[in-house]
Order: sequence, then structure tokens, then C-alpha cells
Amino acid sequence: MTEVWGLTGGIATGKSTVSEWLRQAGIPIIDADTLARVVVAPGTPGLQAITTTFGSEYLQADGTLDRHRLGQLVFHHPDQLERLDAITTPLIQAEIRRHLADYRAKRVPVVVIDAPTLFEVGYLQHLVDHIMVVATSAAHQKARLMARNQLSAADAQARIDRQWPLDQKVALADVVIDNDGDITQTRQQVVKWLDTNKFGKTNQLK
Ligand SMILES: CC(C)(COP(=O)(O)OP(=O)(O)OC[C@H]1O[C@@H](n2cnc3c(N)ncnc32)[C@H](O)[C@@H]1O)[C@@H](O)C(=O)NCCC(=O)NCCS
Ligand SMILES: Nc1ncnc2c1ncn2[C@@H]1O[C@H](COP(=O)(O)OP(=O)(O)OP(=O)(O)O)[C@@H](O)[C@H]1O
Repeated sequence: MTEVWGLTGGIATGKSTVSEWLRQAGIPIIDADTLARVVVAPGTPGLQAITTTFGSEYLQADGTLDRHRLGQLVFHHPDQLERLDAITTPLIQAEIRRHLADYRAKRVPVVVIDAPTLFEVGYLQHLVDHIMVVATSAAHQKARLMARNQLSAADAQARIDRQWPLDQKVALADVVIDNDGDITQTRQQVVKWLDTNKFGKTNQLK
């Protein structure tokens, strides 16, 4: 039987940082942000639907999605984000289910689904057995998001506001990784979790 963990948190709270360690320890990761890009690649029904709904001005000259421009629209306009989610959520869900079925067929013992909107989309809570939330203080979340994505304070806050408050996610978690301190402290918590559950080879972590 495959044990399925959901890995979530808020935007820029450190999910990718944690999932990279889990990957190094040998756990297969299904990454929803990556799949969200796959389903809108050139030539896909996903990109066709986005162009029909939002207009061809959201395409770049090379035919790929202008993610920056679409992000500026949807993260500042909840109604537009709903329209985008209506297109992408079912496509991402189908991909996640397909990958999960593959891992189950191969009898992989543990799989992690890394999904920023695990709680918001609803269906994912029913696909996973346990949930790990990576959390930070609001101040660190905003500062890290601004630095990583080169965003203004207003743009960063708009993105944060499109997700559930982090404390609600923490309240529903089976395991919380506190990523408010330095990266070494976070890594120690992840190693402890891997060792306690006998999930992976912690000597392979960088
Ligand atoms: C709006 C888009 C084009 C902006 O692209 P961009 O490259 O700037 O951001 P990226 O995709 O790397 O997402 C960055 C972060 O934004 C947050 N985020 C993305 N989509 C959403 C959403 N629908 N609702 C809330 N937060 C979101 C997540 O924390 C994510 O990690 C893109 O985020 C998108 O297509 N979103 C819809 C697909 C989706 O729901 N993705 C989340 C996977 S569950
Ligand atoms: N403990 C830490 N101390 C300082 N910086 C950190 C720490 N953890 C993560 N970061 C940095 O914060 C930023 C956000 O981390 P990361 O990309 O892992 O978040 P995420 O939750 O995957 O984000 P998203 O929701 O956008 O996918 C990155 O630039 C990362 O290098």
C-alpha cells in the first residue's frame, strides 16, 4: 500500500525547500506547481482554454503563456482567479491522479504531493493520508516572497491574500515544519520526520 503525504503551506513558506530534501532522501514527489505548467504548455487544451477566456494578449511572442501578465491580473482580481482555476484545477487534478495511480501500481511505499493550494482546492485532502504544513511568520513569508519573485509589498500581499490564512492550514496539519528560523533548523526537523517514519535515506540530504 502506498502512503500518501500532502505537503503544503502558504506561498513562499518553504515547500520547495522541504520537498527538495524529501526528493534527495528518495521519496517520489508529485509537484502541483510543475503540473500546473505542463497542462498549459503550447498546444494543450489548457492553453487553448486560457487564450479563449482571457485573450491572446496573455501569450508571449513564442506562443507560451505570459505567466507574469496573467499573474498580475488574477492575483489582484479574485473573480479572474476563479475563472483561471476553473480551467486549470480539473487538468491538474487529472495529472495528479494519473501520477498517483502509477506510483500505487508500482507499490511505492510513500509518495508526497507538493501542492500550495492543497486545502483551497478541496479534492486533494481526500487523496492524501496525512498532511505536512511548512509554516513561517507572516513577516518572513512576505519578505521571502518579495525577494524571490522581485515583487512590491502590494503584489506580494495580493498573492498571500488569495490563499487560506496560514494558521488555518497549521490547525489542520498532522505535522508542522517551522521554517521561520534558519535553514539548518528546518532541515533538522525534516531529518527527524524522515528518521521517525523510516521513510528515506537521510545521509543523502545536502
Ligand atoms: C497565475 C499563474 C500563471 C502565475 O504564474 P507564476 O509563474 O507567476 O507563479 P507560479 O505558477 O510559479 O506560482 C507561484 C505560487 O503562487 C501561488 N498560486 C498559484 N496559483 C494559485 C492559485 N490558483 N490560487 C492561489 N495561489 C496560487 C502558489 O503558492 C504558487 O506556488 C500561475 O500561478 C497559474 O497558472 N496558477 C493557476 C494554477 C494553479 O492553481 N497552480 C497551483 C498549483 S495547485
Ligand atoms: N529558512 C529560510 N531562511 C531564509 N530563506 C528561506 C528559508 N526557507 C526558504 N527560504 C527562501 O524563501 C523563498 C521561498 O521558499 P520556497 O521557494 O521553498 O517556498 P515555496 O513554499 O515552495 O513557494 P511557492 O508557494 O511559491 O511554491 C526561497 O527564495 C527560499 O530560498
